[in-house]
Amino acid sequence: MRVLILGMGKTGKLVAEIARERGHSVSVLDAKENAGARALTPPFVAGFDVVIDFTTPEGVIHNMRACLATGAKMVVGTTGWYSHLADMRGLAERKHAGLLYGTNFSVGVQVMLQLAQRMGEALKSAGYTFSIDESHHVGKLDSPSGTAISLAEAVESATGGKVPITAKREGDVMGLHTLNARSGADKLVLTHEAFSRRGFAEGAVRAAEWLATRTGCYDFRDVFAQM
Ligand SMILES: NC(=O)c1ccc[n+]([C@@H]2O[C@H](COP(=O)([O-])OP(=O)(O)OC[C@H]3O[C@@H](n4cnc5c(N)ncnc54)[C@H](O)[C@@H]3O)[C@@H](O)[C@H]2O)c1
Ligand SMILES: O=C(O)C1=N[C@H](C(=O)O)CCC1
Repeated sequence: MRVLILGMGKTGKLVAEIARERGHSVSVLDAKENAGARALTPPFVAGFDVVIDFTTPEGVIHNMRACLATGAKMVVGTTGWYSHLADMRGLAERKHAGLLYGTNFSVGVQVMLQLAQRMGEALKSAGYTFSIDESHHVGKLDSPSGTAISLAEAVESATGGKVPITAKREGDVMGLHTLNARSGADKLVLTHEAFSRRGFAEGAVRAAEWLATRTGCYDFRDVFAQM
């Protein structure tokens, strides 16, 4: 595949490395070549089978508008833009484009989301209260993390109650998420800790391979089992 990667930061660099390892032809753009999505002209975007975005909550909106308007296939790993989801979904559908977004592309977190929903279902009538703690590096722009929001949604879909999230920013933490369920008698804790960004990057490249033959709008958590 011809892959265009937007964002050469901590995660985008690793996505480029893994896409090359998996035999893809890779081009990259960072902020200095693509401010306001200025590089993403229709003829340029048409030269790629799939675009992968790991940029910023603001930059990704310009990038999605430019790419999806051309009918391109786009994997979005960037978080913090979900108030625009309905608009972006509508654009992808009108243009017969492909949009696959995910708050966390690691297999471990995908399984944690399933377990979170199961915890909600199993404990909802037993008097447990739920809470989420997340910690990330100090450079992270969005808070709470996209993963924490997905975890809260998974529990809330089962219990119908709101799940509070506490977010911390410290050092170079690559992603630490804990779901707590507490009753008067005991506590059940589910934790995921990322030791490297490789799990995110591999998931994003596999997502791009999956999307390359499809159109439509997909959340990674609904389709990752097919990859
Ligand atoms: N879904 C996941 O699994 C997952 C995993 C890791 C990170 N993320 C998300 O990915 C995003 C990036 O994270 P990071 O840690 O790599 O950030 P980072 O700050 O290290 O990198 C972001 C890069 O994007 C570049 N950029 C900004 N605007 C751009 C534009 N218009 N075009 C091209 N490049 C542009 C910046 O110059 C920077 O190099 C964040 O939103 C983060 O939450 C998601
Ligand atoms: O480093 C980040 O930024 C991460 N962001 C995602 C999120 O917001 O959940 C996934 C984990 C790493």
